[in-house]
Order: sequence, then structure tokens, then C-alpha cells
Amino acid sequence: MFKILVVEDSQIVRKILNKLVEDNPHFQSVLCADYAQAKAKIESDEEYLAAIVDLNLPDAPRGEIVELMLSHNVPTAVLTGNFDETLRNVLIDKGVLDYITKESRYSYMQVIKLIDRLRKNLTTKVLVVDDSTTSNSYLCAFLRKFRFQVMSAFDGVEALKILRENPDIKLVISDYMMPNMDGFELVKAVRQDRAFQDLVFIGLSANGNSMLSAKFIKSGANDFLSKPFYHEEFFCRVLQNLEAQEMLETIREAASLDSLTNTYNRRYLFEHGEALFRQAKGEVGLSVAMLDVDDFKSVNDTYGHKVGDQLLQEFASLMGDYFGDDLYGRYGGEEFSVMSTRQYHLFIEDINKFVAAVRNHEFTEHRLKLTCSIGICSEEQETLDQLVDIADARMYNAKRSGKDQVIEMD
Ligand SMILES: Nc1nc2c(ncn2[C@@H]2O[C@H](COP(=O)(O)OP(=O)(O)OP(=O)(O)O)[C@@H](O)[C@H]2O)c(=O)[nH]1
Repeated sequence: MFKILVVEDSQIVRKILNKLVEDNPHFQSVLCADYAQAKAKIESDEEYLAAIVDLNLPDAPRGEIVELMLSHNVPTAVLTGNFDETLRNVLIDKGVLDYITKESRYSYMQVIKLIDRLRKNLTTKVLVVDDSTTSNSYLCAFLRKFRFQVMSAFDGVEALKILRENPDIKLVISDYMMPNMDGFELVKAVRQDRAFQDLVFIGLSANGNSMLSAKFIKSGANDFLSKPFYHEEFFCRVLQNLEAQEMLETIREAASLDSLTNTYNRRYLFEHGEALFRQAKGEVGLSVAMLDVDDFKSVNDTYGHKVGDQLLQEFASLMGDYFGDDLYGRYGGEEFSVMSTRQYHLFIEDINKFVAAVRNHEFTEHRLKLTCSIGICSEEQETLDQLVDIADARMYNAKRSGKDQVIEMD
């Protein structure tokens, strides 16, 4: 839970902000009505993710609250009654995150969105690539102000090395003219490597040079920024590109997961199973297990579908304890599958442990006892489909021979 300090003398605005902050499950608001209260709070506890402050407070009418927050290194968003360009410049130069006028609920929501971005930035790695030391450190400092984890490189070659060592980097901001490898060559190299397919790439171009911007986009960049940066534009572009990428990841994840058990669905199992099958062919080999809950229909019939659903969720979660390192998921209905490239004796050991764990587990609040039937195929086959079909046939054999057992051979 992250604490957000709200300093606002208007009770109504305080109430609105409190509601919006607390609507975010990650946030807890700490409310102050004036400078004195805020000073006491921040001096007793500095653990704030961010502060939202009113510029004009009864006991600090000239924006003194901003200095107080920044002197304690708390990222600060400022709220004011009206927009004034000179004041905006002063505040941005001082280091506030943003300057927002109290116009409507929408502007308050923008502040919350900004703070939520800070929360996400804490775990978002960014790479700055620029051979100019001044520009490089300016960009790094700017991004750190927004709580990103920042790394830096001084040319494309160094950037590629850092990217390979840190596959969790989400965003690259790169200049174009650099020694060894320039920005265009860098973005082309990145786009040719499947490992970086989700990387967001923003090119930097000198102001007014739309040729460079176009070349960056044509080479594969998601966006570009003109130097010198306008504070708001820089952050908006970074934010929009990251959000678009996150949305794509969410969609991709939703398409791969079974919504009830949150394990992989059949489509994903086959797609990634094929890759495992190809990798394992002629070497370690791939083992496929098909698992089916015994007499599941009677659970639905006796306790209802909701309890049936809970049971499937618990079954899937138990699978995670034993097959977390394998590819596993829900095949459909009450049937699950595991695909493993582990040595067979280790895999079968965990299969047997899992069967015992299912027998001993009490499922749902009704403490239901349960068993499952499992069919396995580990002999080399021509296709993944054949492996799955044989494992499935053995699972049905296990059912016919009395259930609650594992069949490994015909
Ligand atoms: N609650 C719930 N039930 C499901 C879901 N998907 C399938 N089912 C039910 O699972 C039951 C499967 O029944 P059967 O195929 O007869 O299997 P069984 O009762 O386990 O019998 P055996 O396989 O012979 O052990 C059916 O009643 C389906 O309606 C689901 O997502 N949630």
C-alpha cells in the first residue's frame, strides 16, 4: 500500500481527492488541511509515494508547500485555481511533476492517473541512449523524477549490450547521431530481434527536423520527441506509449489464459507446447500428462456450479505447486494438461506426489474429498497431437479401470 499525502484547505476538494485516491486499491490517502499539518506529517514519516498539494494554503499563501515537499524528496503534483504560464514555468523548474488547474473532476482524475503511473514506474526499466553527457544526464534525471528505474548508454552498441543483459527493459529513448552505432541502426537491430518485440522505442530528433522524426518511425520507432523537450509533451508521449504497450500485453495475456483458473488455456498450451516439442525432439523428450477430476458432475449437481468453479480453481492452484516449472493449464471443462521437458523419473515423481496431495486436500468450504485420473505419454511421437491423444486415451483407460490412478503405458 502506498501513502499519498493530500494537502488542501478546501474541505470539498479534500473529500473528492480522498475518494479518488482511496478508489485505487494500491493507495491510502493522508489528508492535511494546511501547511503546519503537512509539515508535521512529513517530518514524522517520509514514506510517501507522492503528494498532491494546493499551492495557496491559509498558513502558506506563496506556494511554500512545494519547497517543503521537494526538500523531503516527495514527488509533487500541484493544484491551483487558475493557469498562469509564468507560475507553471517556475514550478516545473523547481521540479514538480505537473501543474493542474482545479477545473473539473476530470482534472482531479488526471492527477490520480499520474500518481498511479509513478507506482507502475517503480518497476519499469528505461534505457536512455545519448552520447551527449549533458543531454543523457538531463533525461535520466527527468525520468528518475517520475520514479522510473533508469539505465543509460552512450551509443547503440552499448545500448544493445545492456538490452541483452536486461530483458525486462520496457522503454528505450534514443538520440539519433551517436558514434559506433546511431539511433536508426539501433532501432533496426532491436526490431529484427524477436526478444525485443514488445520494447517501446522513442527516438529523439532535433527540433523542427521532421525528416529525422519520419526516419525514426520508418525504422521501427514507436514515436519521437523533439529536443529541447517541453516537460508535459515528453511525459505525455512516454506515458501514452507505455500505456498502449501495457494494453497490448493485457490483451495478449487475456487471450492466453483461462478466465476461471487463471492458468493457460488450450490454445496457449498447443502453441507453446509445439515449441517445447520441437526443442525437446531427439534430446530430453517431452512428456504430456492429461488430468481429469473424477466424478466432478456430482459436485455440480450436489453443491451447485459456483462450488464446482471454486473446486476447479483450487485444483489448478494445487497443480501450480507441483508443475510450476512445466507448461500446464486447463484443457477444457474439468480436464487439465501438463507438458514437461524434465527428466521423466522426476516428472512422474511429482505426478504421484500431486495425486496424493489431491487425495489429502479438502476442497472448498464444504471440505470435499476428491480424486483424479491421469494418462501420460512420454514415448517419442511424430507430432504433439499424437502425444496428447495417447495421453488422453490413457486417461480414459484410468477412468474405465476404476479412476484415482495414473496410467503411463498401454
Ligand atoms: N462448475 C463448472 N462445471 C463445469 C465447467 N466445465 C464443465 N463443467 C461440468 O463438468 C461436468 C463433467 O461431467 P462428466 O464429463 O460427466 O465428468 P465426471 O462427472 O467428472 O465423470 P468422470 O469423468 O467419469 O469422472 C459437467 O457436468 C459439466 O457441466 C466449469 O467451468 N464449471
